[in-house]
Amino acid sequence: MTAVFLGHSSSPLPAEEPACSGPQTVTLFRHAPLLLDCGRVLSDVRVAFHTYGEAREDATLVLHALTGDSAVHEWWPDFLGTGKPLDPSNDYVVCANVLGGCAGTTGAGELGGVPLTLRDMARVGRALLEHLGVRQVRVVGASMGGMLAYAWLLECPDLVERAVIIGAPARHSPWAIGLNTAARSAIRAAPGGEGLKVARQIAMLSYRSPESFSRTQAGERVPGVPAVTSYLHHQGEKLHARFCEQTYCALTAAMDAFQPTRADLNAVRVPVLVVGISSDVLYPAAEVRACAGELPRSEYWELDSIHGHDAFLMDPQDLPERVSEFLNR
Ligand SMILES: CC(=O)SCCNC(=O)CCNC(=O)[C@H](O)C(C)(C)COP(=O)(O)OP(=O)(O)OC[C@H]1O[C@@H](n2cnc3c(N)ncnc32)[C@H](O)[C@@H]1OP(=O)(O)O
Ligand SMILES: N[C@@H](CCO)C(=O)O
Repeated sequence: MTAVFLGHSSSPLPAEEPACSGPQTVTLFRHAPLLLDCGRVLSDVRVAFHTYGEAREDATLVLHALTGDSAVHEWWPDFLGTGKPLDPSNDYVVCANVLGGCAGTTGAGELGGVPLTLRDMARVGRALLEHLGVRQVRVVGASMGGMLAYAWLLECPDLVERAVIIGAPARHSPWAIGLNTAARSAIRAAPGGEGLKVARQIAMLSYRSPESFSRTQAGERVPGVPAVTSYLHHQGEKLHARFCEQTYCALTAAMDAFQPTRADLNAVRVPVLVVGISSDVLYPAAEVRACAGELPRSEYWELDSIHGHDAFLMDPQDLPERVSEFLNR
């Protein structure tokens, strides 16, 4: 595998954060192609990524959620910074937009409907780490990023030293697949944007909780329209403005298809911190905890929040301290 740098722009991070750069873009698999799980081969895979801190051979790899991207400083400020779990002053932090994404990496729209897997995404991540000279990683992922962390544990056991998996099961339940099926049906029924907006509305209902909406979306903002209705419309518009429907279908299908066995998880040899979220209706805490129990060296901790699945972004409370403690052992 050889790589070519395409670009590099300076970071919008605060000046006090050392050596942060991104987004950078590199083309990987120029000579030896990537073999996908579906049997197709891909050459010249573009990967967009951010790095934080001085380059070194051991790093912390952050894996983003479904609609996330590589700009960790934008979406996880509670976790990135001096004294936080991802601390660029004494760690090398790397995050890449996933294969099939729509934030700089070769996207689903360019791949013409080729089915992707989470393990394919991990193989692209491995190639990026090789390019950066990284030989060992601590992996931290939430939501889709947490499922991708499971894929890393299975696909790259030689690279992963320990992992943090937040708000994610090892495999999708019928409930989670059902929600994604409805979202993809909406996209296929109304391609061009309207379906994606409905998909986001469905998803937002699974990312929050009844109590969260009772607290934040009671009453009306617009006369005659329930607040939650205008909220869901607004969230649909926001996603439509920044995301791509082919990516939505490809990534949700990859999550749905990821079904590692208990034996697969039993073979994982490294320590893993698994975090459930008490009010998560998408991935109920009990389900997340049961998956953790299939890992021989896991420990489970629960974030007690009313805000549902998105609490890892909106209401992390003492989760950053917990993750720091685990990563620095
Ligand atoms: C590990 C990872 O990779 S996670 C990936 C991170 N993901 C991202 O960064 C992208 C996805 N982003 C998100 O999911 C969200 O930004 C979150 C979860 C971080 C927070 O969601 P937000 O939309 O910022 O917050 P919230 O749900 O409170 O909604 C606020 C917005 O809704 C609007 N709003 C709130 N209530 C209403 C209402 N009743 N009617 C209309 N609009 C409303 C607000 O005015 C605000 O609008 P704005 O964003 O245009 O300013
Ligand atoms: N709200 C996050 C979490 C979804 O898993 C996102 O949109 O990516």
